[in-house]
Amino acid sequence: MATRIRPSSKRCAVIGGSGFLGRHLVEKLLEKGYTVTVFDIRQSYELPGVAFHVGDLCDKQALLTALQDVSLVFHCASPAPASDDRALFQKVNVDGTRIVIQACQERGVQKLVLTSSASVVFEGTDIKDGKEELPYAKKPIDYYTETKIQQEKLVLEACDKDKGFLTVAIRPHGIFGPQDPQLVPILVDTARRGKMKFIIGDGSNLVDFTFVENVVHGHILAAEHLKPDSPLCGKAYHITNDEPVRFWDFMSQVLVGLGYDAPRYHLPYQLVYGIALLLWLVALLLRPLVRIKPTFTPMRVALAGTHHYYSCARAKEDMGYRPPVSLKEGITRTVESYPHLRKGV
Ligand SMILES: NC(=O)C1=CN([C@@H]2O[C@H](COP(=O)(O)OP(=O)(O)OC[C@H]3O[C@@H](n4cnc5c(N)ncnc54)[C@H](O)[C@@H]3O)[C@@H](O)[C@H]2O)C=CC1
Ligand SMILES: CC(C)=CCC[C@@H](C)[C@H]1CC[C@H]2C3=C(CC[C@]12C)[C@@]1(C)CCC(=O)C[C@@H]1CC3
Repeated sequence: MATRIRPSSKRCAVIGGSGFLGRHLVEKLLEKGYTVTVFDIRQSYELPGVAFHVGDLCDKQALLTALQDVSLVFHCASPAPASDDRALFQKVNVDGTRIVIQACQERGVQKLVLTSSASVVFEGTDIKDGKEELPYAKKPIDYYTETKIQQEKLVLEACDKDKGFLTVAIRPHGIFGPQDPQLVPILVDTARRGKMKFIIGDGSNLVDFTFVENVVHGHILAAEHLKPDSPLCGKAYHITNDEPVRFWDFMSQVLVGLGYDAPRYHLPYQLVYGIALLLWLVALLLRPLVRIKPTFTPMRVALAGTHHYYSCARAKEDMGYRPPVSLKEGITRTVESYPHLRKGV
């Protein structure tokens, strides 16, 4: 009788593996002896031993080809939040994730680890030491977050021990580190345009910024602890640096590290939020004629002026998570990785 040979548990695929988090994840997986396939709409680098499949995750056939003999899938693909394209978020994060789940099931993949986001519970008001039990945001702060909620629900609901298909979601927050195309570049661009002089609110709001290697560590731990009898099945986990920091202290440390001045003057939060809302409405009304991308969106102002930090106690308890890299070390390594963004260069 022919027996079906299960693919090795060290054969994995990273969907979105050409991105910032994806690439760090691929490098660590290789270091740990995994065989890695990358599936992405673009190929942003080459690495010996990594098979690249360039394709759209909405294309089931392309996914089925890439997932042949794969037993573990990391899904960390998403359009960038800044794209603000509702139809694209719906197509990739929701419809596309349904296709990822189907393709995994058809290919006999045993484990699916989704990169979700801690923002799925954030509504623009303070969250202090937020636990995973917090309800999903009823009024998500943007379309990106709205579709990340639907995506997470789809993946967690697909967990089926009887069918041997296990799923888990990792919720990182404020990922930073070398090669990040968003956080440091946005910050430096804002500073170079002379707009980083102001602190929104009193500057005491605490947030999580999480070093990318810690986020990677959380993903791999989750994959390795995801077993039919483990508590991880169908659950979401916050992965943070476990060191909440004042949003404006973090910004200042990165800016000063790169030779720019730290912001000094305070502006009332409600005033800035109101202006950002007005600008957003104007941009929306003018969209048929001209596409304006304001720096100060309501979402960014909310992120910059409120508390939003999360407890990672559940990840500590269920998978022995501890952040390997401290915030101080993470900031130093990040600043050193951007010599071209230093002031005057
Ligand atoms: N960067 C952050 O601070 C946070 C990120 N996340 C999540 O982490 C994940 C990774 O984020 P980053 O690495 O920062 O983003 P990124 O933009 O650097 O990487 C995303 C990758 O997905 C790929 N992709 C997009 N659409 C695709 C499609 N239709 N088919 C195949 N590939 C596609 C992109 O080409 C890109 O390489 C995302 O799911 C994001 O929602 C969650 C919380 C915080
Ligand atoms: C903790 C967390 C979820 C961070 C997310 C990363 C980005 C949303 C931030 C990275 C750079 C930030 C930034 C601002 C808002 C939030 C970010 C885009 C401002 C636009 C806030 C208002 C300012 O004064 C300028 C800031 C530039 C950097």
